[in-house]
Amino acid sequence: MAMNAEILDGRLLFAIPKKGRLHEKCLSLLAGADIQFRRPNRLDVCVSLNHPIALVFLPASDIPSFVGKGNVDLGITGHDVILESKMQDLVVEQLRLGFGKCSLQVQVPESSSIKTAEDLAGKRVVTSFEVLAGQYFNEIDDRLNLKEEQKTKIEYVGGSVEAACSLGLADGIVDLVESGDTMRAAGLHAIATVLETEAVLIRSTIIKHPHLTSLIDLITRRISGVIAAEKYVVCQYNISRDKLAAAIKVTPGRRAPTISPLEEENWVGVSVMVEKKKSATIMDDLTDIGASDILVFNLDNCRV
Ligand SMILES: Nc1ncnc2c1ncn2[C@@H]1O[C@H](COP(=O)(O)OP(=O)(O)OP(=O)(O)O)[C@@H](O)[C@H]1O
Ligand SMILES: O=P(O)(O)OC[C@H]1O[C@H](OP(=O)(O)OP(=O)(O)O)[C@H](O)[C@@H]1O
Repeated sequence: MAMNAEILDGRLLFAIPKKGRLHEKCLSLLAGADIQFRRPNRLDVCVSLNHPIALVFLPASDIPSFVGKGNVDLGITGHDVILESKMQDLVVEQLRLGFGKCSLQVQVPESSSIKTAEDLAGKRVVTSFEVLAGQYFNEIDDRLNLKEEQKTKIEYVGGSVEAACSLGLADGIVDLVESGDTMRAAGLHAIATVLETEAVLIRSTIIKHPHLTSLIDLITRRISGVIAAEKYVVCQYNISRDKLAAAIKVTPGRRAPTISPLEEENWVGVSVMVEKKKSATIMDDLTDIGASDILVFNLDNCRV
């Protein structure tokens, strides 16, 4: 069924990467924020069932310009993509999302005599990030006083950047690195970092529909709650009062721990938020201090 343009009237348009590394995580954020939708026949525009929102599924690389020009109101994409499309002055980064984390790095063959970005300056660099790589090497070329014909030659490719050196097309590349598996498999190693990036929630600086501002704030708060719920767990334990000060040092909480007296004299129950990635170490430390009945709970959602 085709979508009528009128169905979108008055709705907040929210751009989501239609495929690639950020897609799945964005869908789970929408679910966590209770933005319900049905996407029939892989349509790229669909309306939310429970909010005045329409979701627009776009390539991650197009989202900054759609948001920057005010064609959509809100979007999720990579910080790197915003800079690469030169849209940083036309979008507001509302929230860092904590996924899609990787680095844009200068890489050369492990066997190469090139050891620094300065060594690579003036040679051939292949990348999908021609703007960011261009700015990075321009600055080095200028610093080294390279003449026009000596300057670094940046060439764009759309993908499989890591193959460029072994094909003899480049002396180095600029590409994203997360685990480093792609880089190592291609016999490359990193010699410099251009940028650290992660997924971000962005909104347009062009407010076409002022009535949507409060909805943008609501979505931002909900998504921020989903992210915090993934980052934190609740830790609950019992401890005798004489050991409480030591235990609180280990679990100070975001603001302060909740401490409740137990029926047993001199004992208290403590409830506190801790970072999920630190929870095992914190449980070890609490056991050493003398805490008992240490429980850890996942959070479904939160507002903190
Ligand atoms: N290995 C990775 N780890 C974490 N985040 C990544 C990784 N690769 C890319 N990203 C992030 O996801 C964004 C989109 O990259 P992705 O490769 O999914 O692009 P895409 O638009 O789907 O293009 P295509 O699938 O056509 O290559 C990147 O700009 C970056 O912010
Ligand atoms: O350090 P790693 O964990 O190996 O990740 C890095 C790789 O991930 C991205 O590509 P992706 O796999 O998304 O495919 P693409 O080359 O089609 O963009 C990026 O372009 C690297 O090739």
